[in-house]
Amino acid sequence: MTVPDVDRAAGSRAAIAARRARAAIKKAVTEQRRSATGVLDRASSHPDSLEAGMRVTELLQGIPGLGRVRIERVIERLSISPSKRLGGLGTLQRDRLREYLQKRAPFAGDEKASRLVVLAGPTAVGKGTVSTWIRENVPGVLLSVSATTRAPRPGEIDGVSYYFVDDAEFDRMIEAGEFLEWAVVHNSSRYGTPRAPIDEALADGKSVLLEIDIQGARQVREAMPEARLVFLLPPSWAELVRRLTGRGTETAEEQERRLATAEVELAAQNEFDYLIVNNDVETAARDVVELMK
Ligand SMILES: Nc1nc2c(ncn2[C@@H]2O[C@H](COP(=O)(O)OP(=O)(O)O)[C@@H](O)[C@H]2O)c(=O)[nH]1
Ligand SMILES: Nc1ncnc2c1ncn2[C@@H]1O[C@H](COP(=O)(O)OP(=O)(O)O)[C@@H](O)[C@H]1O
Repeated sequence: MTVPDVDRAAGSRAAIAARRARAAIKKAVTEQRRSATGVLDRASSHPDSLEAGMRVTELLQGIPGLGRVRIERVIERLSISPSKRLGGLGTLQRDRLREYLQKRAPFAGDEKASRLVVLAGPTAVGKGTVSTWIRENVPGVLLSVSATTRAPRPGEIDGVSYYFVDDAEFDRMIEAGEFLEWAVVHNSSRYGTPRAPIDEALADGKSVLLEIDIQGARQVREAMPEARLVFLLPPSWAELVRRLTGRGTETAEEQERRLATAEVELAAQNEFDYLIVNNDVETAARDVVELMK
C-alpha cells in the first residue's frame, strides 16, 4: 500500500503510523538532522516512500521561520496547490520548490547546526583530498583517524592517515567498545572510528569530520542523530573511474572490486542529508565546512 492509499484509509492504524512518521520527518527538518531538499529528492526518487506522501505544506512547516501565512504565499508563488504531496509534483513544480528550498534553507536553520559531519562517497571521489584540504586550511576541525586492518599505501603514515592494526588488535578494540562504528569495507578490510577523540573534541567545542563508508554513516546516524551526513559525488562515472585509475594505488582486480562497491554506494545517496559534487576540491571542501558552522 502506498502512503496516499494509507491516508485514504483514514483512521486505520497504518494511517496513523504514516502520519506520525511524516511528522518525524518534519521534526527532523526543523532540528537540522535532514535537509528539506534531501527530503524532496528522496520523494522524487522513491514514489512509495513516506517522503513522497508528505504534503508540500508539511515540508515547509518543518523549516524554521515559516509560518502558515508565508507558506500560503510561497506555494501560491510556486504555483503549487496546498493539497499537493511531494511525490505528486510535476517536474517544473519540483524544480521551482527545490530552487526555493536551496535559497531559503540551504542548510535549514544553521543556528542548531551539528558540529559532527560525516563525509561518505564512492571510492576515489576525492574524500581524502577534500578532508586534507580542510585539515590544512581550517583550524578547529578534528579529522577523525580511523583504525584499519588494511595495509598502508606508500606515503601513508600510521596515526595520521589511519591507525594500521592487525586483526587481533581490531578484535580487542571492538570488545573494549572503543569504536563509535566499524564495518568491513570493499569486502576486504575492517575500518572503525575510535570514539574517545570524537567525544573529547565535541566537548571542547570543536567540529569533527568523519570520512567513512556508507555502512559506517548509517551507524553514526543511529548513534548520533544530530550528525550531518554528506555524500560526495563525482562529476560523472567516467571521471570517477579516471580518478581511481589515475591514483594508481590499487591493482586492476582491487579497482574492479571498488567500482562494484561504488555502484552500490551511489544508489544509496538519497539516504544522505546533503549531496556535494566534487568538481573542484576547494569549492567542495568549503561546502563541507559550511555545514560545520
Ligand atoms: N565504516 C568505516 N569506513 C571507513 C572508515 N575509515 C575509512 N572508511 C572507508 O573505507 C573505504 C576505504 O578506504 P581506503 O582504503 O582509504 O580507500 P578509498 O576507498 O580509496 O578511500 C572508504 O570508503 C572510507 O571512507 C571507518 O572508520 N569506518
Ligand atoms: N576535484 C578533483 N578534481 C580532480 N581530481 C581529484 C579531485 N578530487 C580528488 N581528485 C583526485 O582523485 C583521486 C582520488 O582522490 P582521493 O582523495 O584519494 O579519493 P577517496 O579518498 O574518496 O578514495 C586522487 O588522485 C585525487 O588527487
